[in-house]
Amino acid sequence: MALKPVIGKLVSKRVVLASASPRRQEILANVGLRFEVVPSWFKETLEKSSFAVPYEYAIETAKQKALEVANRMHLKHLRTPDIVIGADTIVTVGKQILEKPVDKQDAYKMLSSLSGKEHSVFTGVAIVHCSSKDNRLETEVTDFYEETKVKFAELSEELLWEYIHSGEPMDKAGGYGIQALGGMLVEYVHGDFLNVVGFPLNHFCKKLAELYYPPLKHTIQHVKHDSIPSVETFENLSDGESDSSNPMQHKSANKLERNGVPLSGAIHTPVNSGSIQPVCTVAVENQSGVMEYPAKFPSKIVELMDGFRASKALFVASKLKVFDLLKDKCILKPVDVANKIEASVCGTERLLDACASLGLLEKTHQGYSNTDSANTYLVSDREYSLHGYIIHSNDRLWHLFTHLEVAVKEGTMQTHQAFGKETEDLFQDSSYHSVEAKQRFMTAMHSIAKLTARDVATAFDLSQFRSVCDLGGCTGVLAHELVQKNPNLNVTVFDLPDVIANVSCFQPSGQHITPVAFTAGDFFKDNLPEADLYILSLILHDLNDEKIHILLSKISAICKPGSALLLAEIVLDEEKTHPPRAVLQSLSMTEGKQRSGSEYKQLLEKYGFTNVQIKITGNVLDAILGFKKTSAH
Ligand SMILES: C[S@@+](CC[C@H](N)C(=O)[O-])C[C@H]1O[C@@H](n2cnc3c(N)ncnc32)[C@H](O)[C@@H]1O
Repeated sequence: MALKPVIGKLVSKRVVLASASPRRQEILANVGLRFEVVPSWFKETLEKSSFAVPYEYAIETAKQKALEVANRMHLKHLRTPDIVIGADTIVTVGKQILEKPVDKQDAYKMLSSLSGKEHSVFTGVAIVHCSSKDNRLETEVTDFYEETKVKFAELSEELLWEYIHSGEPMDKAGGYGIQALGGMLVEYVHGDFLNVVGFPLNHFCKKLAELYYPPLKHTIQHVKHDSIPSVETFENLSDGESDSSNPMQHKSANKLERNGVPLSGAIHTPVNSGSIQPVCTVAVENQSGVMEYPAKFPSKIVELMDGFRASKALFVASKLKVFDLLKDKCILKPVDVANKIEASVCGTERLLDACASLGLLEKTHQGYSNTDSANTYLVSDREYSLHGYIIHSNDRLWHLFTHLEVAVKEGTMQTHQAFGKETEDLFQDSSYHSVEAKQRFMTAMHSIAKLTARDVATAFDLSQFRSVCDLGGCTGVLAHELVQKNPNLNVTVFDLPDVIANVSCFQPSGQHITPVAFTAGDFFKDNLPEADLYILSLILHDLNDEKIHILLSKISAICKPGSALLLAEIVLDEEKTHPPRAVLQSLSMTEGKQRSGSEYKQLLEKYGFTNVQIKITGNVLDAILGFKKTSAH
């Protein structure tokens, strides 16, 4: 069986499924996985509103379920499993997250909200690898989610109650089971069916393959799969090309090829016949009678070539507030959008189509509307909106990057060339910068921080600290996240006077918000507020060695033994080629540089910080924590 080698990697391991769901057990048992079932005691009570998007809730719940079982087995049963698998399935309709109904009335409410509508089923999965070191449990978590869209037929009251009285809805997310009677309610399913049943097997196997079969780079041709590919092709899925949207690769057959040559010698036949042709590496005889294989389609390169068009389409649609117009399920025709944004109808229609092709808008015969992710991240007044950073990218970074060639040739930054007399330092030389430019920069920092602050704030246990000073903390997003997670902390944001003067409009409102203090000053020149934990988030990578020396010497001098410094930066791998976002950012940097984990460790140690710990969060920013040496060191 094709899946065996992937599943076979787990044969010698103690695998535990942290779920009582008989459906999940059946799905995994059916593919030959041998595992023990230890249902998790983790209560599904995470605060849903604290997650930006519903699948994050499902992933976090899956992770907590698996970690609870791993810990319990390690501590109570003194048996450390090798792998614990956790999963959580939720149904979302509109903004509502539906889990299992508590009673028949609840089931009725859920099912009637699904009647006649399309909804999403998300399953979050966590694969926790466990080991025991000095009797301590060490875990490494890999997680992912899968989304399937399901549409229900219009359900009559009679049908609804008949189904509820069957008892089937009670232990199922969303109040139905698609594999049994509930299947009769369903008009269509887009995506992985097993995901709706409770476990996304295909995605799970791909993840296992990524974990256990390192990709063979550059040698294997990638093809897009419609359903579970043969196991060899699982090896290749981590390469970006397999995700290509190249239409030529759609719905192609899935046999392994090396250097464009089908290993089996077979010519591919499409799985789904249709007008789109698969990328068949068909040998062609040349004039000398030698079989030649045409070069494979360079989808990754083509994607990069076209990337600037996609970015600019996103920037312009954001700048013209297209996503604001289409928020909250508003559906508009091009002419209505054109009128509202005061643009030509033909230009607007092209822009809307471009956004639809990029997955930012949905297009139906009624008009255009936002996708879920546009509603969450592109509408300008949403909590996790990236609008501010997109405008910053359009108005500032884009211009800077048009001077990249000169920057590379001369080895200098091109801020002056791109922005005339302006200096790079927006807040230091007030006369060159408008209030608007400063506000734009703060909005950009604020929007990125909203997405990164939680991971930074929870990267380490900070309960030993009493006072924190976030140096260059801007609008205070990280500060608020810290007090929310550690209510006993006194947190001060220290930033330049022009920034502090403008922070009020960025502050969260509500009765239960613990206050954060804001202090104006220059961290190079002024005395720093006293604290037992200092934070530098997105500061060091922008500074040259001399400025870093001034700042870190100052922090080191004020830190008492036992106090600490927390850096939040993107940590490069040791070869400095990953993650690409950081490497590309270097191209537009002024005088600073991005660093690897060992470089940050060395830097902190040089200024008297020891026991340096690095946490790669998997989000945009990573965290590095070092403690001021005690005199014994
Ligand atoms: C790149 S932003 C990072 C903002 C925030 N820490 C974050 O992670 O989102 C740099 C911040 O450092 C502040 N800053 C720059 N020079 C400063 C100085 N000399 N003294 C205090 N703050 C400064 C800027 O005003 C800005 O808010």
